[in-house]
Amino acid sequence: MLTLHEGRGTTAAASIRTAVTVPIRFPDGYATVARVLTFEGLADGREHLLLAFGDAWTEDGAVDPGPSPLVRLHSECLTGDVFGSERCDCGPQLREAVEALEREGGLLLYLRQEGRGIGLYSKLDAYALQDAGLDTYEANLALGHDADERDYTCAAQMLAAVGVESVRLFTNNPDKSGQLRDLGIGVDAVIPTAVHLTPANARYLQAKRDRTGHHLDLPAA
Ligand SMILES: Nc1nc2c(ncn2[C@@H]2O[C@H](COP(=O)(O)OP(=O)(O)OP(=O)(O)O)[C@@H](O)[C@H]2O)c(=O)[nH]1
Ligand SMILES: [Zn+2]
Repeated sequence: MLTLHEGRGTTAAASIRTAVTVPIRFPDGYATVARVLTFEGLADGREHLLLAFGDAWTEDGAVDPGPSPLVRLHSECLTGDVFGSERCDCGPQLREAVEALEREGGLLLYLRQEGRGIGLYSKLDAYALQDAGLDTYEANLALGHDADERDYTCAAQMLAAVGVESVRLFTNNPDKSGQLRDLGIGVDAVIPTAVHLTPANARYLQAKRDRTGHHLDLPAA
């Protein structure tokens, strides 16, 4: 069993609380089915979810993703994931990730870290500051938050709970792979998501590329 590194968070193991099968259909008609797990003992006590797709789970419902599965750590974004907001790229990334995970057999960790960990209301306060000219990170700081308050200790606990010790990570965000490695989860490959550019999220994506080193191949401004 993986021993989580000291430092960022708990070394305590989390355990699976429930596992249920959920058929899924996106607004564009893409349909699939997921095995959805909840946990006991997560470091922050929040209701994070693990969804297994494709051959990452078996007929009898066991989640058995095999060595180095494709994994997406997706931070909750109500505006993007649910309402299709074009101010960010979360909604299309979620849709893209589910299709890739279904194809390859992999795990989506849906992390209750709305607003890069600052919460929904504060994210919308940050949007208002961005409308006044601040970038997505400056706005967090102006509100008295860190630029990014996310800690992925719970993600490492969830992966360990299903026996995963190393992953291929579907992300453009170098902090995600860095934190997982610090927590003792191997990252064998980083697979970038597509660039989901809209007129409303161009500044946001540029800020992620320029300030936090996101792997985003954007057209010249
Ligand atoms: N505070 C704040 N949070 C934002 C803003 N735009 C998006 N978010 C949040 O940022 C997070 C985006 O998470 P992810 O989809 O994992 O994006 P990411 O951290 O860029 O990493 P990858 O998508 O894996 O490349 C969600 O929690 C969103 O709610 C913003 O302008 N301000
Ligand atoms: Zn978003």
